[in-house]
Amino acid sequence: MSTETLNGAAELRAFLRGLPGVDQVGAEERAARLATRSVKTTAKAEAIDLAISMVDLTTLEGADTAGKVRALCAKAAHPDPADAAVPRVAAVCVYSDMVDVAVRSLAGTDVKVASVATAFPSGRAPLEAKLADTRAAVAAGAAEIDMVIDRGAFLAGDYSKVFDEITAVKEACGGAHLKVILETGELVTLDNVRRASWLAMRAGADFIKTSTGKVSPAATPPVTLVMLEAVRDYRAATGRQVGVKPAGGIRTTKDAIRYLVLVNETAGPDWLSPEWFRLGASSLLNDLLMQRRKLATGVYSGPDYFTLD
Ligand SMILES: O=C[C@H](O)COP(=O)(O)O
Repeated sequence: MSTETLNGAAELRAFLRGLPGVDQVGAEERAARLATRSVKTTAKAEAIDLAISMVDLTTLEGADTAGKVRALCAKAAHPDPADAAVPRVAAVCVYSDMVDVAVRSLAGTDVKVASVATAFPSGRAPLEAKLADTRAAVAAGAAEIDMVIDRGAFLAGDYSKVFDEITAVKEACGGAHLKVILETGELVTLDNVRRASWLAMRAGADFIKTSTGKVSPAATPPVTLVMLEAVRDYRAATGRQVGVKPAGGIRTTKDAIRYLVLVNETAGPDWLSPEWFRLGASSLLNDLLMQRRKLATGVYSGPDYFTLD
């Protein structure tokens, strides 16, 4: 994918500051209105399967073990062992030292391995350490890299530092896809979310992602709405399509379906596939499986029926 060449820091700053401001009240009102759309029966069954296929099944804990990652991978490849019709998730997302375990566990499946990198979640490390982290994850077989931006530099207005770091990480990714985490819970305003989205896309992001899951608030519908508008407008301006990944705090089927409605009504149906939209979550999958089974059988199988996420 091609990225734009920039005429320098001044042009970038002028461009980002020249973006139209976000109507915060309007964005919140529109997200709330779309959340009331009801999706029932056949459409709901299709939405649940689509949501399952979009999950980046995540474990990002200091206490992660190889055994936990192997169990997560087994679940990613066969979410409901009793029902082969349940789709696989899109990816598992782990720390870089767990990539080789995940790659071996998922061999022969089409579930991707995504690795967080660049001193996740804080992003506080020298660039060389961030690039080494990225290269190690790619060398171990990660197909996707989830990097964090330097929020300190962004909030200080040093947009070119953030831009240069993303382009360097993109280069270190080689053929791996790059998701750029904006950590919107630290960006203070929706104007900043719009600016960070454009900055990441112009620097070569394949996906823009809301959050690490370690900062509150994590993904929210208004923030995701602003990011969906950004990818829509960026494609209209450049012809290049960029994906979106809300992550953190998404736990219920109702939440997941609300995000799918938001995608359809904001960016449009071209984004309604795992290639262009993901849900980053550690514990959403079980609820999707329970609701799927309830819809199919009319019987609610409690959380004990499925293995823990
Ligand atoms: O990228 C995904 C998040 O780290 C997971 O957050 P969660 O545990 O709130 O689902």
